Amino acid sequence: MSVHSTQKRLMAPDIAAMKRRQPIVALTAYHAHTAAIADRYCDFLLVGDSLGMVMHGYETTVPVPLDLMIMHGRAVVRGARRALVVVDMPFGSYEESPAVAFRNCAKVMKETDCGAVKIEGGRRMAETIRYLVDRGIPVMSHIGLTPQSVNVIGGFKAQGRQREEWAAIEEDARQVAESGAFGIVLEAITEPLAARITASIPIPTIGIGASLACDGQILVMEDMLGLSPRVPRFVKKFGKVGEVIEDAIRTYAEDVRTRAFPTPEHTYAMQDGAPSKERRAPERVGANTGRATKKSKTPSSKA
Ligand SMILES: Nc1nc(=O)c2c([nH]1)NC[C@@H]1CN(c3ccc(C(=O)N[C@@H](CCC(=O)O)C(=O)O)cc3)CN21
Ligand SMILES: CC(C)C(=O)C(=O)O
Ligand SMILES: [Mg+2]
Repeated sequence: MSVHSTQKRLMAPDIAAMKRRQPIVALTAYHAHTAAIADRYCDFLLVGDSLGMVMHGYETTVPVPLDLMIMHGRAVVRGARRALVVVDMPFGSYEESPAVAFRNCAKVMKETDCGAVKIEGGRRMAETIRYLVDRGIPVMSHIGLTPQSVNVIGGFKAQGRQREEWAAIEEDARQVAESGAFGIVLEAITEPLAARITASIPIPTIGIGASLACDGQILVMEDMLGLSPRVPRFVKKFGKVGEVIEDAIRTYAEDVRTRAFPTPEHTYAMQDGAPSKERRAPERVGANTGRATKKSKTPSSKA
């Protein structure tokens, strides 16, 4: 443990060791301030490539560039101090060969200081996972619905809803675990399949739309906050952040239009304390300290 902090940052093996001991709590995070809040409650934070859709308005995760993952990855690592930060490798940055994957994953780890990366794909990525782990890169796997393959699948569709599909997905899980992945995201699969996989592999399963049978859960933060306008069916909204934001912005707009904002409290005074002749509200003159006030508890006047 560092002499400078009382709490050590979790590492990939700490997450792996939580299997069957305690449920693993995870959320996506894309920026520093939300990462700092989620850090107090989550075991790991995923800088998901879903940020391309949520933050940048892309229709899928396919166009997300590596540099964007690095920018947001840095922000989340700066914001979080206890949680493991896992960065999603974007489409096109790791599939070509183990060597290309290593080069790009190493770049992400060096430039963000994250603790692990995540790559989509089961059996087809087994060799790459082994190659990365052998060279010092902790890898989280992601199987079931793999959104980077949306153009092959034909939509964001749940997987394993037919019994015949199970064997292939179970084999994906077995091989990525065998290859040294420290955890595995199961996305949009049915409960019996998630239960079979969770019981049969030694690494934790993190479900998103994959039932209670998993060792942990993850959601896209904006979805569970109630900020995303449209969400997948597996999302539970734990907040109404969209409404909170809209209320604040509506009130701000009203206050600007009615000239209720800014008040002297939100305005710089002259250093000599000389009162301004023009717009000073009479009841605030006596309260002038000659300094700008940093912060107000009331965000706006009541309409
Ligand atoms: N904001 C957000 N949240 C997510 O969970 C998320 C993203 N974005 N972007 C990347 C992927 C896409 N995800 C999704 C999106 C939709 C469904 C979904 O519920 N699909 C429906 C109908 C799909 C269809 O048939 O076209 C389903 O019943 O499976 C699942 C996962 C999950 N990921
Ligand atoms: C939803 C999680 C698992 C993800 O891959 C993402 O946010 O990109
Ligand atoms: Mg992703």
